[in-house]
Amino acid sequence: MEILDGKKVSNDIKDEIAVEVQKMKERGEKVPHLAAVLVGNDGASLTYVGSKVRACERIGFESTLVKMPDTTSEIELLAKIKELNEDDNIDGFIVQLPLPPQIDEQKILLAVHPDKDVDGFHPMNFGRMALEMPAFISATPFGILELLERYNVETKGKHTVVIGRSHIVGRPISILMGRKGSPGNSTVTLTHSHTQNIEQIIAQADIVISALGVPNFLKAEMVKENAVVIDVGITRVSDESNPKGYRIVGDVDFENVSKKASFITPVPGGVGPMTIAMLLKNTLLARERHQNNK
Ligand SMILES: Nc1nc2c(c(=O)[nH]1)N[C@@H](CN(C=O)c1ccc(C(=O)N[C@@H](CCC(=O)O)C(=O)O)cc1)CN2
Repeated sequence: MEILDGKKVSNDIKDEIAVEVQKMKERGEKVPHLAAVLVGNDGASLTYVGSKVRACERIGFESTLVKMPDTTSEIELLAKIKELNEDDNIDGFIVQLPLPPQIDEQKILLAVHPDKDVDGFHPMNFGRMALEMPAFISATPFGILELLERYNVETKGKHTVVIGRSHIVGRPISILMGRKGSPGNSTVTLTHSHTQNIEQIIAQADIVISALGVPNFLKAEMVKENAVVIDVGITRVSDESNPKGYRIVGDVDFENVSKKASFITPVPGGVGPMTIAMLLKNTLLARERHQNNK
């Protein structure tokens, strides 16, 4: 069994991007600038945007963190998005999810200009991705592809079973794994809460991608011998013995599933850190596109 080490690979990617940024500086070009909008005080979201801003500092990107109160109205957030769309200094921006209940997420994602949509959530980018056209691919699925590629995991002709159909992970990764090229060319089954005989389907999978958010859902007896197991779950469970007061638990019973798997991602340290690295990669791409369109 080999661990797909997202922490290590994400650090490698950040180092590679830092080299590109250095070259941009030497050519006298403007460095990439990422903005992140955080509405409210959700603890996990604060951690993630904090990591995004620190990662920008580390690799030499400029960054702007826009914090808005949890009472922010949809109109106020749309006005901020308009401002960021029109700000030539900003190459790409994200609106951290989830949003407070008074804000319609779909309206917000539609308002982000597709050229600045480094999260790849706008239907224009999602559609282009599905049609195998150049697009911003959302960071978590993009990170899964990158991990599979860097560890030379064969996906061609394999049966991939995706568990969970969220717009951020399950649905896009199910499309990406079935696209032409490598990683891809696999036969995909997208399962969800209404899927019948889900255990029989998972048992047939060469590659299982679990994006359910249910701790320890995937047990050893459910997976085929030598399956590739990708765990996208990141649930916080309270833990008094941990200084943070919680620990992160994945969808996969790692201790037992790892004994059967050929490759497996750990949690923490698997897909999560890749999300940040691929967001930075998308921001670099956005900068390069803006530079070339001048
Ligand atoms: N606008 C967006 N919102 C959200 C996204 C996103 O891609 N764009 N994804 C998730 C949250 N997320 C990034 O925003 C994210 C999740 C997890 C990690 C990560 O590194 N996890 C670590 C554990 C970190 C911890 O201690 O909590 C790991 O798995 O090792 C990074 C980013 C939802 N919202």
